[in-house]
Amino acid sequence: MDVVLEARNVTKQYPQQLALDNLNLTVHQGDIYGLVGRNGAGKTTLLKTLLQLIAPTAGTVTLFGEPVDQAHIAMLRRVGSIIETPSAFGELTALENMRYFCLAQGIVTPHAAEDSLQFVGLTGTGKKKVKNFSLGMKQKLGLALAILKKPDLLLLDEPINGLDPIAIADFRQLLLKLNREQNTTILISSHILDELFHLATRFGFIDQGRMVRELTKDEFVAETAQYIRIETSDMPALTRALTNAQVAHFKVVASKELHVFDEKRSISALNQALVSAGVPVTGISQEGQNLEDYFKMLLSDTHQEVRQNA
Ligand SMILES: Nc1ncnc2c1ncn2[C@@H]1O[C@H](COP(=O)(O)OP(=O)(O)OP(=O)(O)O)[C@@H](O)[C@H]1O
Repeated sequence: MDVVLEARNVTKQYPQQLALDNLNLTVHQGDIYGLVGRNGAGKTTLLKTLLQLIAPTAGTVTLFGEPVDQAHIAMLRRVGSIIETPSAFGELTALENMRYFCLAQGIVTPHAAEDSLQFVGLTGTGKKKVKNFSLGMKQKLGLALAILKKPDLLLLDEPINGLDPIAIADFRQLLLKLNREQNTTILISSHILDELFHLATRFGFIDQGRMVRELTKDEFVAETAQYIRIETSDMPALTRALTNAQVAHFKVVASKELHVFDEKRSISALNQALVSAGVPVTGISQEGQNLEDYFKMLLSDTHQEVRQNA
């Protein structure tokens, strides 16, 4: 799969603060890449660096296979972004803003302003000035502005921060539509993993300016999967009973240990079914991690590593 965006050993040293520390990141064509990190982890600094809004102290950024430097700044035309708050003018309406930015960016495609507004569902706002928009509407307008140029890559810094659950779901649907219908590759940051989980196809976890872990959604699901762990002295009887009970997904992991991956089974119902079938169950427990626990586990691992290296 083509690599659209790559950061290699990117470091950003502010006078008092190491904001990015030898950070690596790879975004492939078609990804929705979820960049997850706590407040102050370095997400905004990274996105600004990727967009050449600030210069890294060291390291390289490659966009569409070419190094991003002054000579290749034209490549940034293929990138749309929302960094911090969207840049719309409060005294103008949504359409006036869109037309202004079309002029400013030299976009002459007929109906580009109207089409982008329609895409995000903001056509009915008429004479309402942007300063009177809800946060959800402002974020949608920010997205409409970011996609005006029909970018191949979209970088979004915490765009769902502060939105209510319905506005978050709405925004998520828009991003999925962009990704599926227009094949836009998206990098989106958040400090709330739950918000990105249903959207992203790939994840990067950042902490203290370092990339702690990059993994695909499938790898992530496998690592955090919930399962029921069963111990028995009679494995053939256990597998027979599970098959009879139409439990489709289970895995024998040791001679006396088996894992059941089936979200619909409660541990007590399963235990009762096994006991009724005469299976000698010597232990049964719910295992696996929720998303935030997984995130905390990654962070505590890095903190330990940092302490060991100190
Ligand atoms: N211009 C700057 N000068 C000095 N330090 C800075 C500057 N910008 C960011 N920092 C510091 O760099 C670190 C990373 O900040 P950054 O804003 O990138 O984090 P973040 O993950 O986006 O956080 P948040 O979720 O709170 O927006 C922080 O410690 C911050 O204080």
